[in-house]
Amino acid sequence: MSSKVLVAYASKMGATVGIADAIGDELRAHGHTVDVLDVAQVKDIEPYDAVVLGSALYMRRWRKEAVRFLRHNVDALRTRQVWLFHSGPVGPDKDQDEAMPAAVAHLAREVGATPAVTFAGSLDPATATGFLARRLATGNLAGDCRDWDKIKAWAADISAAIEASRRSTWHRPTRTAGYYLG
Ligand SMILES: Cc1cc2nc3c(=O)[nH]c(=O)nc-3n(C[C@H](O)[C@H](O)[C@H](O)COP(=O)(O)O)c2cc1C
Repeated sequence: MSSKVLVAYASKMGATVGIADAIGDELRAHGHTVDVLDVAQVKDIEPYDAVVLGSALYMRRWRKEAVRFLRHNVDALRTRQVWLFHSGPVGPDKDQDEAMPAAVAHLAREVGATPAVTFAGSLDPATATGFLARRLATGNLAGDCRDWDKIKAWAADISAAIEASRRSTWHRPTRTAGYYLG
């Protein structure tokens, strides 16, 4: 049976959108029904069984719309499986794990999510916006470091976790059955 999964992203220059799309494609390939949405466009998470949320990192922070989404949906997220990722490192440090910003770490604990996984990002001179980004995109940080195999493997793990949780729910005896059995 397929689960309905929301993959929500917060991106400034597009790299995180590509990561979210790849996660969505992999989950669909495993039979899930998936919406991949800009987090700012998400109105309601009630229809979803599980949520994947990712943000680009800027100056070690998440985009504010992603933090706002976590904060506004703490209660609903607590009753769902939630996975977090951030996209950032480029250039020589592309394989380095980034710590979650303190506010995000606090909210992740509130909703019962494991720490965010780090995916390498992309800094493209063609799409860099803002003085600093354009400047950085001319140096050794420029380039697309996104690791599609790592991203797909993570999405496949998410699919396995969703399926495992569904199986354990099916096999749990219901209270009604217990009453009948005395
Ligand atoms: C001004 C600026 C600041 C950045 N700060 C960080 C950072 O603190 N940590 C990090 O891992 N990556 C950082 N990056 C790299 C971006 O996170 C990376 O390019 C990311 O893939 C951008 O995602 P987006 O295209 O979805 O906005 C920074 C990039 C720029 C231009």
